[in-house]
Amino acid sequence: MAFIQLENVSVSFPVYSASNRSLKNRLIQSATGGQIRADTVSQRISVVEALQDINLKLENGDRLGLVGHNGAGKTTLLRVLGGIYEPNCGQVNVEGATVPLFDIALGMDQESTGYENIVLRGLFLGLTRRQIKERIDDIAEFTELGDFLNLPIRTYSAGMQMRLAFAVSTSVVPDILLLDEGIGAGDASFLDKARARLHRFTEQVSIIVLSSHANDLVRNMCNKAILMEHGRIVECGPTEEVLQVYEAQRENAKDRSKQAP
Ligand SMILES: Nc1ncnc2c1ncn2[C@@H]1O[C@H](COP(=O)(O)OP(=O)(O)OP(=O)(O)O)[C@@H](O)[C@H]1O
Repeated sequence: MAFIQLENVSVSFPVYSASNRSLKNRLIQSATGGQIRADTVSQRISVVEALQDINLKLENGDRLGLVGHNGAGKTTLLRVLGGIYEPNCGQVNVEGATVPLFDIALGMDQESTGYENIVLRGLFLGLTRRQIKERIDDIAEFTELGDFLNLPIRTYSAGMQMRLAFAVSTSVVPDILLLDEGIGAGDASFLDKARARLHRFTEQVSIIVLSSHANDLVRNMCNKAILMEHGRIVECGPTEEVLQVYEAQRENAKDRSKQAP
Protein backbone atom coordinates (compact mmCIF):
# COMPACT_ATOMS: atom_id res chain seq x y z
CA MET A 1 0.00 0.00 0.00
CA ALA A 2 1.66 3.24 -1.16
CA PHE A 3 1.57 6.32 0.99
CA ILE A 4 3.16 9.78 1.02
CA GLN A 5 3.09 12.21 3.91
CA LEU A 6 5.09 15.42 4.19
CA GLU A 7 4.90 17.52 7.34
CA ASN A 8 6.30 21.06 7.47
CA VAL A 9 8.98 20.28 4.91
CA SER A 10 11.39 23.04 3.93
CA VAL A 11 14.37 22.96 1.57
CA SER A 12 16.81 25.82 1.17
CA PHE A 13 20.01 26.21 -0.80
CA PRO A 14 22.83 28.38 0.50
CA VAL A 15 24.43 30.15 -2.45
CA TYR A 16 28.02 31.04 -1.62
CA SER A 17 29.86 33.99 -3.15
CA ALA A 18 26.60 35.52 -4.37
CA SER A 19 26.56 39.27 -3.84
CA ASN A 20 24.49 40.11 -0.81
CA ARG A 21 24.82 43.86 -0.97
CA SER A 22 21.51 44.51 -2.65
CA LEU A 23 19.58 42.17 -0.35
CA LYS A 24 20.14 44.15 2.84
CA ASN A 25 18.55 41.44 4.96
CA ARG A 26 15.13 41.92 3.45
CA LEU A 27 13.07 39.55 1.35
CA ILE A 28 13.37 40.00 -2.35
CA GLN A 29 10.23 39.20 -4.28
CA SER A 30 10.45 38.36 -7.97
CA ALA A 31 7.97 36.90 -10.40
CA THR A 32 9.81 33.61 -10.68
CA GLY A 33 12.02 31.45 -8.48
CA GLY A 34 11.95 30.57 -4.81
CA GLN A 35 12.41 33.22 -2.17
CA ILE A 36 15.88 34.74 -1.77
CA ARG A 37 16.99 35.94 1.62
CA ALA A 38 20.29 37.16 2.92
CA ASP A 39 21.95 34.86 5.45
CA THR A 40 21.83 36.53 8.84
CA VAL A 41 25.26 35.22 9.85
CA SER A 42 27.41 35.62 6.78
CA GLN A 43 27.30 38.61 4.46
CA ARG A 44 28.64 36.43 1.65
CA ILE A 45 25.84 33.88 1.56
CA SER A 46 22.39 34.22 0.08
CA VAL A 47 19.80 31.54 0.71
CA VAL A 48 17.20 30.40 -1.80
CA GLU A 49 14.13 29.04 -0.03
CA ALA A 50 13.03 26.45 -2.59
CA LEU A 51 10.34 24.83 -0.41
CA GLN A 52 8.73 26.33 2.67
CA ASP A 53 6.53 24.52 5.13
CA ILE A 54 5.06 21.94 2.75
CA ASN A 55 2.31 19.65 4.06
CA LEU A 56 0.99 16.91 1.80
CA LYS A 57 -0.77 13.57 2.15
CA LEU A 58 -1.30 11.14 -0.76
CA GLU A 59 -2.80 7.65 -0.79
CA ASN A 60 -3.60 4.83 -3.21
CA GLY A 61 -5.22 6.10 -6.39
CA ASP A 62 -4.05 9.71 -6.01
CA ARG A 63 -2.77 11.44 -9.13
CA LEU A 64 -1.35 14.79 -8.11
CA GLY A 65 -0.45 17.60 -10.53
CA LEU A 66 2.11 20.22 -9.45
CA VAL A 67 1.63 23.56 -11.19
CA GLY A 68 3.18 26.99 -10.77
CA HIS A 69 5.57 29.53 -12.24
CA ASN A 70 9.23 28.86 -13.11
CA GLY A 71 11.19 28.22 -9.93
CA ALA A 72 8.05 27.74 -7.80
CA GLY A 73 9.53 24.57 -6.28
CA LYS A 74 7.90 21.76 -8.30
CA THR A 75 11.10 19.90 -9.23
CA THR A 76 12.51 20.36 -5.73
CA LEU A 77 9.36 18.78 -4.32
CA LEU A 78 9.67 15.85 -6.76
CA ARG A 79 13.31 15.43 -5.70
CA VAL A 80 12.32 15.36 -2.03
CA LEU A 81 9.69 12.70 -2.79
CA GLY A 82 12.28 10.72 -4.78
CA GLY A 83 14.76 10.82 -1.88
CA ILE A 84 17.23 12.87 -3.97
CA TYR A 85 17.08 15.87 -1.59
CA GLU A 86 16.88 15.70 2.18
CA PRO A 87 14.75 18.50 3.62
CA ASN A 88 16.39 21.02 5.98
CA CYS A 89 13.48 20.53 8.31
CA GLY A 90 10.21 18.64 8.50
CA GLN A 91 9.23 14.99 8.11
CA VAL A 92 9.08 12.96 4.88
CA ASN A 93 7.34 9.60 4.94
CA VAL A 94 7.20 7.80 1.58
CA GLU A 95 6.09 4.17 1.61
CA GLY A 96 6.27 2.13 -1.59
CA ALA A 97 8.73 1.50 -4.40
CA THR A 98 9.32 4.88 -6.04
CA VAL A 99 10.58 5.55 -9.56
CA PRO A 100 11.58 9.07 -10.60
CA LEU A 101 11.22 9.59 -14.35
CA PHE A 102 13.21 12.82 -14.23
CA ASP A 103 16.92 13.49 -13.59
CA ILE A 104 17.04 10.44 -15.80
CA ALA A 105 20.84 10.24 -15.90
CA LEU A 106 21.06 9.72 -12.11
CA GLY A 107 22.62 6.40 -11.22
CA MET A 108 24.40 6.07 -14.60
CA ASP A 109 28.16 6.08 -15.08
CA GLN A 110 29.58 7.65 -18.25
CA GLU A 111 32.58 5.30 -18.38
CA SER A 112 30.52 2.11 -18.05
CA THR A 113 28.87 0.33 -20.98
CA GLY A 114 25.15 0.36 -21.70
CA TYR A 115 24.79 -3.15 -20.25
CA GLU A 116 26.73 -2.19 -17.10
CA ASN A 117 24.54 0.88 -16.74
CA ILE A 118 21.39 -1.23 -16.94
CA VAL A 119 22.67 -3.00 -13.82
CA LEU A 120 23.77 0.26 -12.11
CA ARG A 121 20.53 2.10 -12.73
CA GLY A 122 18.49 -0.99 -11.84
CA LEU A 123 20.28 -1.18 -8.48
CA PHE A 124 19.79 2.59 -8.01
CA LEU A 125 16.05 2.04 -8.53
CA GLY A 126 16.00 -0.71 -5.90
CA LEU A 127 15.91 -3.80 -8.15
CA THR A 128 17.83 -6.89 -7.05
CA ARG A 129 20.58 -8.33 -9.30
CA ARG A 130 18.30 -11.28 -9.98
CA GLN A 131 15.42 -9.02 -11.09
CA ILE A 132 17.81 -7.12 -13.35
CA LYS A 133 19.14 -10.37 -14.88
CA GLU A 134 15.59 -11.53 -15.61
CA ARG A 135 14.79 -8.28 -17.41
CA ILE A 136 18.05 -7.39 -19.12
CA ASP A 137 17.15 -8.84 -22.55
CA ASP A 138 13.77 -7.05 -22.62
CA ILE A 139 15.38 -3.80 -21.52
CA ALA A 140 18.09 -4.09 -24.18
CA GLU A 141 15.50 -4.82 -26.87
CA PHE A 142 13.34 -1.85 -25.86
CA THR A 143 16.32 0.53 -26.19
CA GLU A 144 17.00 -0.60 -29.82
CA LEU A 145 20.64 0.33 -29.12
CA GLY A 146 22.05 -3.00 -30.37
CA ASP A 147 25.86 -3.20 -30.24
CA PHE A 148 26.08 0.29 -28.71
CA LEU A 149 25.14 -1.41 -25.43
CA ASN A 150 28.72 -2.76 -25.34
CA LEU A 151 30.23 0.76 -25.55
CA PRO A 152 30.70 3.29 -22.71
CA ILE A 153 27.70 5.57 -22.54
CA ARG A 154 29.87 8.68 -22.87
CA THR A 155 29.81 7.76 -26.58
CA TYR A 156 25.98 8.03 -26.67
CA SER A 157 23.92 11.02 -27.72
CA ALA A 158 21.49 12.55 -25.17
CA GLY A 159 18.61 10.72 -26.87
CA MET A 160 20.44 7.36 -26.70
CA GLN A 161 21.13 7.84 -22.97
CA MET A 162 17.49 8.73 -22.43
CA ARG A 163 16.37 5.53 -24.24
CA LEU A 164 18.56 3.46 -21.94
CA ALA A 165 17.47 5.18 -18.71
CA PHE A 166 13.78 5.13 -19.69
CA ALA A 167 13.90 1.43 -20.59
CA VAL A 168 15.39 0.48 -17.21
CA SER A 169 13.16 2.82 -15.20
CA THR A 170 9.99 1.43 -16.75
CA SER A 171 10.98 -2.24 -16.62
CA VAL A 172 9.09 -2.74 -13.35
CA VAL A 173 5.83 -1.08 -12.35
CA PRO A 174 6.53 0.93 -9.16
CA ASP A 175 4.06 1.88 -6.42
CA ILE A 176 4.83 5.59 -6.82
CA LEU A 177 5.74 7.30 -10.09
CA LEU A 178 7.30 10.78 -10.11
CA LEU A 179 7.10 12.55 -13.44
CA ASP A 180 8.35 15.82 -14.87
CA GLU A 181 6.52 16.83 -18.02
CA GLY A 182 8.06 15.47 -21.17
CA ILE A 183 10.46 12.61 -21.03
CA GLY A 184 13.42 14.44 -22.49
CA ALA A 185 15.26 13.91 -25.73
CA GLY A 186 14.23 11.21 -28.12
CA ASP A 187 13.26 10.79 -31.75
CA ALA A 188 9.62 10.66 -32.77
CA SER A 189 9.35 6.87 -33.14
CA PHE A 190 10.92 6.26 -29.72
CA LEU A 191 8.70 8.90 -28.11
CA ASP A 192 5.60 7.14 -29.50
CA LYS A 193 6.80 3.84 -28.11
CA ALA A 194 7.74 5.46 -24.78
CA ARG A 195 4.33 7.18 -24.48
CA ALA A 196 2.52 3.89 -25.11
CA ARG A 197 4.59 2.16 -22.42
CA LEU A 198 4.07 5.04 -20.02
CA HIS A 199 0.31 4.95 -20.60
CA ARG A 200 0.06 1.24 -19.72
CA PHE A 201 2.38 1.83 -16.81
CA THR A 202 0.48 4.76 -15.29
CA GLU A 203 -2.75 2.74 -15.14
CA GLN A 204 -1.10 0.25 -12.78
CA VAL A 205 0.80 2.67 -10.52
CA SER A 206 -0.69 3.42 -7.11
CA ILE A 207 0.32 7.10 -6.74
CA ILE A 208 1.50 9.53 -9.44
CA VAL A 209 2.97 12.99 -8.91
CA LEU A 210 3.36 14.99 -12.13
CA SER A 211 5.01 18.40 -12.43
CA SER A 212 3.90 20.20 -15.56
CA HIS A 213 3.38 23.52 -17.31
CA ALA A 214 0.93 21.78 -19.67
CA ASN A 215 -2.42 22.28 -17.97
CA ASP A 216 -4.21 19.93 -20.36
CA LEU A 217 -1.85 17.13 -19.42
CA VAL A 218 -2.56 17.81 -15.72
CA ARG A 219 -6.33 17.85 -16.48
CA ASN A 220 -6.10 14.49 -18.29
CA MET A 221 -3.90 12.73 -15.81
CA CYS A 222 -4.57 14.11 -12.34
CA ASN A 223 -7.49 14.07 -9.90
CA LYS A 224 -5.82 16.53 -7.50
CA ALA A 225 -3.49 19.47 -7.96
CA ILE A 226 -1.45 21.91 -5.97
CA LEU A 227 -0.47 25.39 -7.07
CA MET A 228 2.97 26.46 -5.87
CA GLU A 229 4.34 29.97 -5.51
CA HIS A 230 7.84 30.85 -4.29
CA GLY A 231 8.24 27.48 -2.60
CA ARG A 232 4.84 27.41 -0.88
CA ILE A 233 1.56 25.63 -1.59
CA VAL A 234 -1.01 28.36 -2.21
CA GLU A 235 -3.89 26.21 -3.51
CA CYS A 236 -4.66 22.53 -3.10
CA GLY A 237 -7.74 20.58 -4.19
CA PRO A 238 -9.52 19.01 -7.15
CA THR A 239 -7.58 19.58 -10.39
CA GLU A 240 -10.13 21.81 -12.11
CA GLU A 241 -10.50 24.17 -9.14
CA VAL A 242 -6.76 24.63 -8.76
CA LEU A 243 -6.19 25.10 -12.50
CA GLN A 244 -8.89 27.76 -12.65
CA VAL A 245 -7.10 29.76 -9.94
CA TYR A 246 -3.77 29.30 -11.74
CA GLU A 247 -5.15 30.26 -15.15
CA ALA A 248 -6.86 33.36 -13.69
CA GLN A 249 -3.53 34.39 -12.11
CA ARG A 250 -1.73 33.99 -15.42
CA GLU A 251 -4.36 36.08 -17.23
CA ASN A 252 -4.00 38.84 -14.59
CA ALA A 253 -0.21 38.76 -14.97
CA LYS A 254 -0.57 39.07 -18.76
CA ASP A 255 -2.93 42.05 -18.40
CA ARG A 256 -0.52 43.76 -15.98
CA SER A 257 2.43 43.28 -18.33
CA LYS A 258 0.39 44.74 -21.23
CA GLN A 259 -0.42 47.83 -19.13
CA ALA A 260 3.19 48.34 -18.02
CA PRO A 261 4.89 51.24 -19.84
N1 LIG B 1 20.85 23.31 -6.63
C1 LIG B 1 20.29 24.51 -6.41
N2 LIG B 1 21.01 25.55 -5.93
C2 LIG B 1 20.46 26.76 -5.69
N3 LIG B 1 19.15 27.03 -5.94
C3 LIG B 1 18.40 26.04 -6.44
C4 LIG B 1 18.90 24.73 -6.71
N4 LIG B 1 17.88 23.96 -7.21
C5 LIG B 1 16.79 24.75 -7.24
N5 LIG B 1 17.09 25.99 -6.77
C6 LIG B 1 16.18 27.13 -6.63
O1 LIG B 1 15.02 26.64 -5.99
C7 LIG B 1 13.86 27.27 -6.54
C8 LIG B 1 12.90 26.20 -6.99
O2 LIG B 1 13.43 25.54 -8.15
P1 LIG B 1 12.67 24.31 -8.86
O3 LIG B 1 13.60 23.74 -9.88
O4 LIG B 1 12.15 23.42 -7.83
O5 LIG B 1 11.47 25.08 -9.58
P2 LIG B 1 10.37 24.55 -10.63
O6 LIG B 1 9.04 24.94 -10.08
O7 LIG B 1 10.60 23.11 -10.92
O8 LIG B 1 10.71 25.44 -11.89
P3 LIG B 1 10.50 25.16 -13.49
O9 LIG B 1 9.03 25.19 -13.73
O10 LIG B 1 11.22 26.32 -14.09
O11 LIG B 1 11.15 23.83 -13.78
C9 LIG B 1 14.36 28.20 -7.66
O12 LIG B 1 14.42 29.52 -7.14
C10 LIG B 1 15.75 27.71 -7.97
O13 LIG B 1 16.58 28.80 -8.33
